[in-house]
Amino acid sequence: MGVGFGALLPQFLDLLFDLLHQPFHSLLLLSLSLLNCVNHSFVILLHSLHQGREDFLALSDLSEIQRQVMVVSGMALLSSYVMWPYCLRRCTYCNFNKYIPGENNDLTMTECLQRETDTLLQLSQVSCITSVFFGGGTPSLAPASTVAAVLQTVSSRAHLSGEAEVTLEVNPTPAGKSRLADYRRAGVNRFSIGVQSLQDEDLKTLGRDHSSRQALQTVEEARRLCPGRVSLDVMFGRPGQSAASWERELRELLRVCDDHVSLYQLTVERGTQLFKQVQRGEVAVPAEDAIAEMYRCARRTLRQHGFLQYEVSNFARNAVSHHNTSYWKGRQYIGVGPGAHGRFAPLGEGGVVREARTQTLEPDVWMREVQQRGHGTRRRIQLGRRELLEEVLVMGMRMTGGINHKHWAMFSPRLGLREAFGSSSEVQELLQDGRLILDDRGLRCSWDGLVVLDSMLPALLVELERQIGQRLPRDPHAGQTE
Ligand SMILES: C[S@@+](CC[C@H](N)C(=O)[O-])C[C@H]1O[C@@H](n2cnc3c(N)ncnc32)[C@H](O)[C@@H]1O
Ligand SMILES: C[S@@+](CC[C@H](N)C(=O)[O-])C[C@H]1O[C@@H](n2cnc3c(N)ncnc32)[C@H](O)[C@@H]1O
Ligand code: SF4
Repeated sequence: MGVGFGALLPQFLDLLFDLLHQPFHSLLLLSLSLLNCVNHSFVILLHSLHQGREDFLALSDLSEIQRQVMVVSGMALLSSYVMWPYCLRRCTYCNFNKYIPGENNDLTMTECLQRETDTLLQLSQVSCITSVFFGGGTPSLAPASTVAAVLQTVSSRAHLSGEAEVTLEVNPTPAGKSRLADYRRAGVNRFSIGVQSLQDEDLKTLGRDHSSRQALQTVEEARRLCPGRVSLDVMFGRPGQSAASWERELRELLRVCDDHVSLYQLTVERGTQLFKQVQRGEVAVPAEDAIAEMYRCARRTLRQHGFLQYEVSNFARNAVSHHNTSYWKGRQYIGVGPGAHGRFAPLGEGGVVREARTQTLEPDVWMREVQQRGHGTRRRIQLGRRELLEEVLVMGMRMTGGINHKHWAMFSPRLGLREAFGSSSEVQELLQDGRLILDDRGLRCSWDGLVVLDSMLPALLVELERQIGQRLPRDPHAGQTE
């Protein structure tokens, strides 16, 4: 395991102290865990208690309690992202890692996804998977048997409970729609549908290979198969879009959507066809203030219809995405497949330092590497204390609930939120003008502040770095790359 009892003792005592202030069920779980530890070493138990601590203290329902029993009985939690890197064509705006397939190599790709899942799960020493996300590229081009095979591998290496969220991204073409039932049978229980726009003209400009009618039919079928667990991706700030047409589109969207919507502001990415079109003046995207108005309009409208915004781009009626939330909360995840990224503390070498891992981008090269050495990890960066805290800050502030004190203390036991941010005059200014809130709950953006989060982050990051330098001892793990 590589984690010394001595190193964990202070955290354990700290945790016990916390537990005394928790409701009855936390204490019950602690008792359960101690009974359970006859099968597990005490060190594993402590390590898991530490790793799962935040979840442990935020129990809310029975399935969560079941999950927590896993944690406290020696099983740490982890999410798993699986990348299917192929698309039938390139959308004009997209700079994700995707490839037009040459020959059919579904079988080899499937074997390699299974093999890398196995390797990374083994390395992560984690035994309970809380979510699996099949993303892309276009994972709805993958055979359902691939999805079943990868889930089978996950289950053979770790505990994948019936409660785990298993999402698959779907391009809403007739082919995608026709496979939904097979994916459902393979174990998928949440669909994320790339609707992008409900305007056919815009879908054409964006290079999409489906109509809005096909998108609506796919949404309907997905809702039939996974009621309450269907999410729609829609982009705004599209070429030629006006605030008035966006408002009409939102009303239509609210008529057809399920309980989760992701609204992404279109980014004109370098190297895309859209970027060239905009540069050549063939296409114009709306002005910044028009886009800001579209975002405000969307937030207002969705709120009026019972959607709670829980992150910059995400809105839900009782259906937050567990997988994406685990990214924003700085939890561990493995990234499997070409270009996937992960964050976890691998087995050995001390076992407690989290790494940022990126897999090889190009599918053929990635497959060769997996066949030769079991994984296609191209880059490993040990996240030192500063890098880890920066990630926790940047990701956590995206959530409307922000970062609470307990959550921050899990990563930064010796430098609290108030010490880290309370003394900077720039941060004070943000607090005073109401864009930022630092109170007994923690640090978060106000309703208006969330719109300008990007402009506030530099001040927060500079202050964090300054306080770490001044108040904490030198970090032996600071940013080592391999
Ligand atoms: C990489 S795509 C994969 C999903 C699927 N292939 C699809 O296109 O529907 C994931 C989501 O990212 C969003 N996205 C992709 N490129 C974007 C861009 N340049 N700006 C904003 N959002 C983007 C889209 O909403 C898309 O649904
Ligand atoms: C945040 S996801 C979209 C989630 C979706 N709106 C939902 O609610 O389920 C946007 C894109 O990021 C990509 N992505 C997510 N996790 C990733 C990871 N660990 N490595 C590489 N790409 C990832 C996915 O392929 C996906 O297309
Ligand atoms: S947006 Fe989706 S379908 Fe379009 S190229 Fe990107 S990954 Fe492929």
